[in-house]
Amino acid sequence: MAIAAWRLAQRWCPSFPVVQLHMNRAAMTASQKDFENAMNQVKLLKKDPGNEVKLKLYALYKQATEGPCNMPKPGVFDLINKAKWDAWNTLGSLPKETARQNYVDLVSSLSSSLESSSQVEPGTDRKSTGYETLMVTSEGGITKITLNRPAKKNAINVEMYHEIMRALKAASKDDSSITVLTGNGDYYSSGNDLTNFTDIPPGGVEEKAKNSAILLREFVGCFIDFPKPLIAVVNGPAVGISVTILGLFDVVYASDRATFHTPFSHLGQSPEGCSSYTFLKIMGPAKATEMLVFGKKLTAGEACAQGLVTAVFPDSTFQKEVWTRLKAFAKLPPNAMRISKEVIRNREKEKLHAVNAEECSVLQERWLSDECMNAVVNFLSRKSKL
Ligand SMILES: CCCCC/C=C/CC(=O)SCCNC(=O)CCNC(=O)[C@H](O)C(C)(C)COP(=O)(O)OP(=O)(O)OC[C@H]1O[C@@H](n2cnc3c(N)ncnc32)[C@H](O)[C@@H]1OP(=O)(O)O
Repeated sequence: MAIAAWRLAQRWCPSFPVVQLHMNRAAMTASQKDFENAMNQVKLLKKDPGNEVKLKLYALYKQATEGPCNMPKPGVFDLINKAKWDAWNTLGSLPKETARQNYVDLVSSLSSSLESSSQVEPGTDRKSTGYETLMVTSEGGITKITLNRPAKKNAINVEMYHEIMRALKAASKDDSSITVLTGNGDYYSSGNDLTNFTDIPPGGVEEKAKNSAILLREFVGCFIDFPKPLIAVVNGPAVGISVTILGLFDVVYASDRATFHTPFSHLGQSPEGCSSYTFLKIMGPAKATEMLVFGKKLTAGEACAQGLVTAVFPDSTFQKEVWTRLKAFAKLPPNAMRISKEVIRNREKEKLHAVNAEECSVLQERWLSDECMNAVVNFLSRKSKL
């Protein structure tokens, strides 16, 4: 029955391309040759990347070649060596291979960002091109990632999942202090694009569910591991996964037009984005159950009262008020903010990754259920909306 429903769904959207099998980036590591090439590339950079980036490069180089920092800490007045030591020591027990990969990624993002910045007029946003579903800009210490499928209410299709991960990885290494996620148009996001379920690979629905679980796990993992302050600017209604991952943000600002809706039971699905853990901590089990099990839609005011949202602003002044705050935050010392976030969040990371893995594995089964298939088919055949 479930398979029949999948096939039915596929018939409504036959033009959607077959999903590219997702390659897990974590499985890829840079070779020694890539590493050496990257070291040479650094020497050829036309512009000084700034002290913060140079410290990161230094730390990754030391970690990749010598392993964890075990040098004695320089004295407080030995400023330069202390900054270098701090940068290296921050990497903790990061494996040499990962440090090598991160070094190569950083150099590659640096080469492209410094090249593109030279083409941008002074005073304008530095816009990253190469995104189909997002707008990404970096200016004044703020990297802003805007979900940009307004005609589809910013539903997150497979391409957007990949692009958000790419944008977050780039933002984690660029010279911005804070990162903002927001939506273009009247919605923040309508959550998972339900047509994602219609591209069935040759291995059938089981393979589709497995690939989706891998993608979801990696996607949520990027939010768990994001090292800089991450702020959601929720400009309008938010649904599904765009709501659940808010529990992994550091600050959430909402327009009073925003609503927060996680209709998982209606869709035959179960919670993701670590919400089965974060929402319970944020609002307690009863309120979390109302949202995650019974699909109660919260107004922005209710979400704020329950701690999911940090502050709510009238829609008419939302952008002005929020961006005034964000610009002030972006002027604070970036290293202090990053380290404070680490202190606040790091002890939860392992737990969050475990929760993420468990939620994805439960969802993998749910996606094969009749309840889920029927809900997707009903939406695609326009029999139901939220
Ligand atoms: C890799 C897989 C990971 C999976 C992770 C799992 C996550 C779980 C979730 O996120 S569950 C939430 C899923 N989302 C929904 O169920 C929302 C479905 N959408 C709606 O109910 C409505 O569209 C609406 C209430 C969001 C907005 O209604 P409205 O009447 O204002 O607008 P339209 O319905 O006309 O929408 C405009 C066009 O946008 C398309 N669209 C909107 N949301 C989605 C979506 N989530 N998936 C796919 N398409 C969506 C809608 O179909 C319209 O397109 P059209 O103009 O071509 O008809």
